[in-house]
Amino acid sequence: MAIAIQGKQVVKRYGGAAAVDHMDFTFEQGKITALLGPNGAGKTTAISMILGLVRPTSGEIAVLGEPAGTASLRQRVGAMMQDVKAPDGLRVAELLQLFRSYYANPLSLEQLLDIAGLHKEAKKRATSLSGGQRRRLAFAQCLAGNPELILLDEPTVAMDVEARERFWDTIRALAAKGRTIILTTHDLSEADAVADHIIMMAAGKVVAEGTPQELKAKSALRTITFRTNRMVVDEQFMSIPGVNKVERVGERVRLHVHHPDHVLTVLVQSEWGASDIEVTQAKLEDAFRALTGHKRG
Ligand SMILES: Nc1ncnc2c1ncn2[C@@H]1O[C@H](COP(=O)(O)OP(=O)(O)OP(=O)(O)O)[C@@H](O)[C@H]1O
Repeated sequence: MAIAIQGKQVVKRYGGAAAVDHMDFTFEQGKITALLGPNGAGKTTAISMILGLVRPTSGEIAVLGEPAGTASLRQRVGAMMQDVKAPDGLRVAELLQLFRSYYANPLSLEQLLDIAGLHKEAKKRATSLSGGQRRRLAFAQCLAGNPELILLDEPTVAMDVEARERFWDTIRALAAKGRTIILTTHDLSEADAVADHIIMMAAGKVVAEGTPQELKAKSALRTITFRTNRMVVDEQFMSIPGVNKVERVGERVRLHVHHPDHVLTVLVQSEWGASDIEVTQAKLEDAFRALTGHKRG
């Protein structure tokens, strides 16, 4: 495995509070890694330090074999941060040409307009684009220098379904060509679908990492949904070892369980007449909640 980024004992303090707290991290080359965590977990701070926009209070970060933030790295790295404002007055094509001019080996204007899906808007002022179009333009700006490493902070916010699909197709194609992709998102189903590797953060630390499959297995949560032919109160279900939540879904009961085999045995042997039984695997969201103690990304 080739390592694109390595951080050792990285700390960033703002005043007394640590936004990133003794974090060790490794990002593999050619992989799509999603950084997940609740608001304030330290994701943007971690990305900003990798980019050299923010200096760590202590610790070390090596990016593509160089210390983070060197001038030569800027030629090799592309970033799409949150809330990027387009400069006043410039048209879409002019802005992309300006970004191309910063790099030794840029992609062509045609390629960038293709990536953004903004051929028709090439002559429009960048400030007149819609929110989703501006995100697509920011993505093309990020790829202007044909970067080896691509960092994306909540890239798909404001993109419609079609733009998202196109975006992920481009990202997958870039990873297939050996580019390293790091992104943050609050859309856990999206992270589940596209990431090769997930790092979950909470309070400035890594709380879990692995493939989406590994993380879902780690939380070991399943749901069992069924009908009963008699009235059974929640307390009776809660008394089964391994059940940690009871929900009612219309006329059906849904149990959130840790040991489905055991719970199923109890259900089937009970006198409750459980039927129409359905067992589903945990979603990444369940793993996220179990591992970070928060409800949403
Ligand atoms: N420039 C700053 N000055 C002071 N505190 C900051 C600064 N930037 C971030 N913080 C604090 O550091 C912590 C981590 O913030 P950060 O933006 O990295 O979190 P995040 O995981 O990206 O959150 P979100 O999901 O909301 O984008 C927060 O408590 C935030 O208030």
